[in-house]
Amino acid sequence: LLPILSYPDPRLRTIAEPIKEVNDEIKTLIKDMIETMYDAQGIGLAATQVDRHVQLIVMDLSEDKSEPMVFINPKVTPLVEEKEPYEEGCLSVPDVYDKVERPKKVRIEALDENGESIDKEVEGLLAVCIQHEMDHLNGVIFVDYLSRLKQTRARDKVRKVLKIREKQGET
Ligand SMILES: O=C(O)C[C@@H](Cc1ccccc1)[C@H](O)SCc1ccccc1
Ligand SMILES: [Zn+2]
Repeated sequence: LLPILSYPDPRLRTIAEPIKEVNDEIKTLIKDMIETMYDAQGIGLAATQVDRHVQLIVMDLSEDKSEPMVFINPKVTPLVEEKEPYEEGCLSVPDVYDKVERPKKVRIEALDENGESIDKEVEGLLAVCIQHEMDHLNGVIFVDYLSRLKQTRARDKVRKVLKIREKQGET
């Protein structure tokens, strides 16, 4: 399992580099990220969150964690002006949930783990999640869209959750 960086860790603000070659190191990272995402009960995970600054996202929206998706060097383009609110969470900002508005329908262009091209138009949770993950690769966290007050509360909340997890770790 890979450790997930917690807000407001400055490393989460790093801009990820494009992946030049899907070599064994990247293939191992993909496997480790998928395992880490499942363990953390996430439906998406960006490499930035595990302190690896390459343009790589893994996602799995299936109920039984059986359909992992891999996006390498992804490009996301809004297809409509219309935005839709969604109650977002983030594995890097534990126990914080709040509404974020994002374009309802987007186009995803990327490579998959075999270097094959992906080019599809998505909406719904898939569109929300890919935009949330793309933000991570650009050093953006969903709390950045919230008020200053909510950002302060988020920082305090994460500090508390991490203390409790430390204690649990000790027992
Ligand atoms: O931290 C991450 O990037 C994983 C995110 C992905 C996500 C954020 C907002 C909306 C959808 C997905 C979540 O922590 S995964 C946990 C989760 C599961 C179902 C619905 C919302 C959030
Ligand atoms: Zn996140």
